[in-house]
Amino acid sequence: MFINVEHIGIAVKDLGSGEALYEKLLGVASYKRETVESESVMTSFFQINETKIELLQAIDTDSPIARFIDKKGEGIHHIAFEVNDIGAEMERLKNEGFVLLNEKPKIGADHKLVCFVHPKSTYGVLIELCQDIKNVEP
Ligand SMILES: CC[C@H](C(=O)O)C(=O)SCCNC(=O)CCNC(=O)[C@H](O)C(C)(C)COP(=O)(O)OP(=O)(O)OC[C@H]1O[C@@H](n2cnc3c(N)ncnc32)[C@H](O)[C@@H]1OP(=O)(O)O
Ligand SMILES: [Co+2]
Repeated sequence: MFINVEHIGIAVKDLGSGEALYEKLLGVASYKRETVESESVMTSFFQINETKIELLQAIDTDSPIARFIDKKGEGIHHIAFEVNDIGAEMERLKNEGFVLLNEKPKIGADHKLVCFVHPKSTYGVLIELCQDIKNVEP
C-alpha cells in the first residue's frame, strides 16, 4: 500500500548552492547530508512537517544524477512514495506491468529500503518506493 509522498528528489550540480537556496526558500536548514555510494550521489534533506525535499548531487560522472543533469538540466528528478511493505508493492507493480529498475529492495538514504520504477512506465516520471528500515519485518 502507498502511504504518502515521502520526498521529492531534486538534481543539483552543487549541493552547497542548492542547500543555500532551499534554506532561503523554505526557511529551514537541511537536517542531514548523506552520501549513498551505491548510487554515486550525495544527498541533503529538508523537512517541512510531513514533506521532505531531497537535493541530490552526483559524486562521479557515472552517477544517474550526472546523466540526468547532462540530459535534462537541474530540476525535479523523482517522486518518492512511502510504502508499508516494499517487497509486496514491488511484486504488485511487476504483476501490473510496471518496469522496476531493481530486482530487490536496495539500501537508500535516510534509513530506507528503496526501489525505482522506470519513467517509461509512468508517463515520464521516475518513481521511488521507500520503506523505513525500522518498519521492515526481520
Ligand atoms: C537511493 C538514494 C536516494 C534515496 O532517496 O534513497 C535516491 O533517490 S538516489 C536517486 C538516483 N538514483 C536513481 O535514479 C536510480 C534509478 N535511476 C536509474 O536507474 C536511471 O537513472 C534511469 C534508468 C531512470 C535512466 O537511466 P539513464 O539516464 O542511464 O538512461 P537514459 O538517459 O537512456 O534514460 C532513459 C530514458 O529515461 C529518461 N529519464 C532518465 N532519468 C529520468 C528521470 N529522473 N525522470 C524522468 N525521465 C528520466 C531519459 O530522458 C530517457 O528518456 P528518452 O525519452 O529515451 O530520452
Ligand atoms: Co530519493
